[in-house]
Amino acid sequence: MALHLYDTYTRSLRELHAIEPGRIGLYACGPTVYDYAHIGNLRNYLFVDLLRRTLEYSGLQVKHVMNITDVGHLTSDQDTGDDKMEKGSLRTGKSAWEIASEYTQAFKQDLALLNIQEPATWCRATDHIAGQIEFIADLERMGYTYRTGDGVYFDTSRQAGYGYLARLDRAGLQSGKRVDIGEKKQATDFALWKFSGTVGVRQMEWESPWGVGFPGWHIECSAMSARHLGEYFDIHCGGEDHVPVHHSNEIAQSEARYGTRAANFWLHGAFLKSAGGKMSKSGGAFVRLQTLVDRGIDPLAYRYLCLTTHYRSQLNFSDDALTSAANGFDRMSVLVHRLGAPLEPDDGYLARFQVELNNDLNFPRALALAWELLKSDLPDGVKKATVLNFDETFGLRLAFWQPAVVSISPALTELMAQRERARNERRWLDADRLRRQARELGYELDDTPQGQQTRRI
Ligand SMILES: Nc1ncnc2c1ncn2[C@@H]1O[C@H](COP(=O)(O)OP(=O)(O)OP(=O)(O)O)[C@@H](O)[C@H]1O
Ligand SMILES: [Zn+2]
Repeated sequence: MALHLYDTYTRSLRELHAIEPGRIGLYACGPTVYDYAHIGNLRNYLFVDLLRRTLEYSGLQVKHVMNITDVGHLTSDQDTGDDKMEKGSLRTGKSAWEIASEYTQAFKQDLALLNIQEPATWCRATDHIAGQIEFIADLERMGYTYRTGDGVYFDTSRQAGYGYLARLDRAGLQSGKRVDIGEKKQATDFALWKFSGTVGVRQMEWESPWGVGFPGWHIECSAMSARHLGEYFDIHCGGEDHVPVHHSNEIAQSEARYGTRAANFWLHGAFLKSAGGKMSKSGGAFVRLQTLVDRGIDPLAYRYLCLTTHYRSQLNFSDDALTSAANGFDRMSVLVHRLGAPLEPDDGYLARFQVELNNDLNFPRALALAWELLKSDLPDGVKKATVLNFDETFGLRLAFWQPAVVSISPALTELMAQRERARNERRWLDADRLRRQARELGYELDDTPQGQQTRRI
């Protein structure tokens, strides 16, 4: 079976045929840089990375484009509420431009820690304002827009197929509407351009044919994907929350302007959930990658955890799940390390591996296959070459693992220093308490003639 991917648009598993033979244009909706990313956001980019690695592993050349949303993403999908960037600026006391730059850097660091390959092209919404204005002007010329007191809106009643991606019940939405839609004609209509005056003093605003203001979030992605990948490209990705609004609206814009649904395939990654539901910045549980690093967890253990669940299934995040992934990752790294020098990979395993990837990126099964391989009777050098081949897509850096490399977080280092002092001062109760705290971080502290040694639990 050739590479098949689940396309949300058709709700089916379809064989991927590159529009231009051998090349794939891939657009992934990027982060809104008003805060740090949480590990739920990062799960989405891990999914995109696994997709890209699979495409490249299958011999395709990928042009990977990711945007940075640094303006226009409002707190409500109804086009009301604040711009998340302006709100982030208030929260931090820094300018919207400063936080955009800082959180973009932090995001890129997270990607690096997770061994996620950077896109070939990064594009910032604020660098593409002219293209967005042109897009809106075209939509206006074609009769798809109307103005209200607070902006220019897309008139979804102009498209019979609006919302097909989400199989939206438009009539139901309209008649059952409880939300105040203000001056919008339909609940599903969405802002293309918002006027500054209606939302107080803004830091990010531009002149336009309709007045000073800023673009809507959906037009950003349509304008940037078309600019960098063309009017119709191969794959568009995002999180599952993008289906009913953001991506439905991107498709509406592209259909209106170009007569295409923007991308041949629409792929969506499922949520990471925590005890309280979807992990989110506004919700209670907001776990950053740095939070894990501070607990002494290798970021690649989180990558391993994400490999254990298919990208279209929700993943429940818990300490237990993370610990068992960290153990699995450790065991695999050690085993692979001990295999010595690689020989030639085993063709049978390579073929079975490709079957799993081709089946809509079935990484949980591909990982299980790696374990089967490691436990098999094949010669060590063959196992090593085969598993390192698999790791081109896993991205676990198995070839680089070294026993000496135990990354000790600042929190653990501080705890060990305190315990060293407590022991020197013969405060045994304190020393025991600090050892218990180290266990909570996932480490056992052993007292040896050379001093304290750490060991993962
Ligand atoms: N809990 C989650 N699990 C997986 N993906 C998520 C989760 N929350 C958001 N995403 C995805 O992360 C990507 C980046 O989203 P963005 O930076 O705009 O954050 P967001 O959607 O505002 O997050 P939040 O809802 O937490 O505020 C999007 O593709 C979004 O679908
Ligand atoms: Zn987008």
